[in-house]
Amino acid sequence: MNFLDQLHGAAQQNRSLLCVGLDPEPSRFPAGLKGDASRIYDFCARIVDATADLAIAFKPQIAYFAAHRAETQLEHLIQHMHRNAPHVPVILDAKRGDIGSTAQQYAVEAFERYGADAVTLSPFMGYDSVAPYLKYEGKGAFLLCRTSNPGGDDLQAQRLASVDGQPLLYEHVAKLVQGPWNLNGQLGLVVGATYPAEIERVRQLAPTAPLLIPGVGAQGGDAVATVKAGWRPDAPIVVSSSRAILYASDGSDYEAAARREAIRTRDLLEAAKTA
Ligand SMILES: O=C(O)c1cc(=O)[nH]c(=O)n1[C@@H]1O[C@H](COP(=O)(O)O)[C@@H](O)[C@H]1O
Repeated sequence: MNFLDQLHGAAQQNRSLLCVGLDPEPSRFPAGLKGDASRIYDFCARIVDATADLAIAFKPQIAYFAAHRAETQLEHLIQHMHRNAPHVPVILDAKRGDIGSTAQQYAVEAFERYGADAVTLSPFMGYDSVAPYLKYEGKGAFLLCRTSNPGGDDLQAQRLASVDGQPLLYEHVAKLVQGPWNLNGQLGLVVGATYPAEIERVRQLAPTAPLLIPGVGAQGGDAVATVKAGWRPDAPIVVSSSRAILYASDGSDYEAAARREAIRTRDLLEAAKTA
């Protein structure tokens, strides 16, 4: 099954557009685990189990593991996801971008070492930096387009005088992903929930591309506006929240609190489809 089929299957089975982001910070763990980087796997695996019937995808952020020398825990966590939630695809948030020969190594890391179903990438270095990932049949890749942070505008909103119609840089990325770069049919775009107008613009330019949309929850993005701007019955969106779910409680009830917050967000997103 390719990545888009996996997304479609999880969306149907879990009736969900919600992606659960795994950004583990040991300093924010509940008592008993707090400050202990050797317990990253334990903390995250419990969140996975508490939300496996609620998520369209899981998105571990690689820096939160690598910073604590916890790459082996990340390998085990992704194995745990595939074992305990085989219907939920795993997007490795790595935001890689490098020349082809190095990108080839990053692709091995994402898809062979970690066994991810999809990866986030920066398009800044151009098509040859993306191509090695597309050789992995059925694997997905989301290219940064209009990111959720305020500084995203610094480059992404620059006008490209040399391109037909003089689009903004992020608009050009959207067109490339909808068209010439999408060789394996598994490319998507990252657009921040903090910028619904830009989500709508990206959806116009890339009517069928899957959109990974972080920024609801801790960053304050508008979940309802996000769905209205980006969701179409034939074009998936994957709306990601990390801290608001992971740290819904800092007590021993953290799994139950994470589940409650995931249900709340999942239901909000589902209701917005028909609002
Ligand atoms: O690619 C991403 O996932 C991403 C893109 C973007 O534009 N903004 C963004 O916040 N992210 C990631 O999404 C997660 C957001 O976390 P929360 O703000 O805690 O929900 C972090 O892991 C970010 O690295």
